[in-house]
Amino acid sequence: MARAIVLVIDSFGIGHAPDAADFGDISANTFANLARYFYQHEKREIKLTNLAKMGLVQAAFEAGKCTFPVVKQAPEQGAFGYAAEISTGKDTPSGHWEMMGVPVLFDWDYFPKEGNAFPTDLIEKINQATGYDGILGDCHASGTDIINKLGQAHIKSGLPICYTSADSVFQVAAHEEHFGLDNLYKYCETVRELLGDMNVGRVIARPFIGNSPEDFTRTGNRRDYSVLPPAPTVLDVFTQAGGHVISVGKIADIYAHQGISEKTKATGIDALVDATISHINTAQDNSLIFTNLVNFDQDYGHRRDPVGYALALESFDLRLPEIISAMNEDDVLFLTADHGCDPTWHGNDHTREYVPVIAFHKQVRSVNIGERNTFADIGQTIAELFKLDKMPYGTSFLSDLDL
Ligand SMILES: O=P(O)(O)O[C@H]1O[C@H](CO)[C@@H](O)[C@H]1O
Ligand SMILES: [Mn+2]
Ligand SMILES: [Mn+2]
Repeated sequence: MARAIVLVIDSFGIGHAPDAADFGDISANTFANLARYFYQHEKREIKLTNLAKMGLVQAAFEAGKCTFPVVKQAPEQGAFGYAAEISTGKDTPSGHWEMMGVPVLFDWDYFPKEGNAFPTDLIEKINQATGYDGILGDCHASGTDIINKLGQAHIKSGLPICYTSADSVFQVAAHEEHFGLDNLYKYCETVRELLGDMNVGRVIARPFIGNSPEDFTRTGNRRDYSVLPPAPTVLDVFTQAGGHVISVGKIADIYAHQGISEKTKATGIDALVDATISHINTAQDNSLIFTNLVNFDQDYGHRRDPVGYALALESFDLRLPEIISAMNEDDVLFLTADHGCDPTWHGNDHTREYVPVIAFHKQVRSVNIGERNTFADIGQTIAELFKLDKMPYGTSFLSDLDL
């Protein structure tokens, strides 16, 4: 029985989605715009030979209805296409849950952009339960900007920095040593409970270290407290049928630990790829190895760093042959993303985009699977691959894979 490997290049959008106007994201295109910026500033085309051989560049040209500077390489092997999202939001849980068969069709609760972000009565309850006198922040912010701005006041006052974004999130930044990591996790767990009926997707612990804005650094000890997906995902169906799901990186957190058999955390793209390869080397048959490469989003997309994003893509591309050579003959590799985060876009939030849908195994030919109406096509394909019951959303493209 085959194994599947799913790699999520977090935030790697490839062209504005059909409903991008509803999000103010017309013309956002993470891949095309970072490639153009890279060409202008670095005076060379971005080189993604292995991804291009799988059809990723061709899929991006079609999704974005444009070409852009990238070293030419025709598709050689792999199914390639692009998918739109039917979930209401362009956040990480929505994108991930939808790709595993459960789109988010309800509206999340979001915190306002003007004035204080968090309701006074909520903060009072949090203060009472945690024993702190108040919070710092209480606004929309970039996570790195706000620790630079308030990090020293936080160290002095001992009060946590609470902030949000265009996503449905309550984020808490605190110093790993002064505030303490366990204390931060406990604080976030309390906030999660006190949010009660509010439909807030995630409470996120954002620990950092350092002494001044010059050296404040966020650590790999981020932790996400997600609400449960609204219905069983293909991960739940698969594990209940005896399958083994291995989470690499923040996958387990994103699915609120539902349908996960085993988890490995790692910090940085190379370490996440290393952990993925080591699981490919050892995972039993009937396993799904599921990796989220958060750094593309967290370190480059939100930080609006197109050159950093491009260089990280190039170095990830160079690791694909290692991943492929670790795969067995009947293993299937899926490459996709959960939303866009165009590093050339205004602000610092995600962008509503098509995501790439690539499926590869050692005998597959090059096949264009075109535009997909929902990320759930991936989950439906996985359901069919593992002979599970059909999921309520998505169309399988397994028959295009010559398996
Ligand atoms: O600016 P940072 O803290 O990285 O926050 C980003 O990370 C959050 C969760 O992915 C998003 O909602 C976005 O605001
Ligand atoms: Mn994401
Ligand atoms: Mn993000």
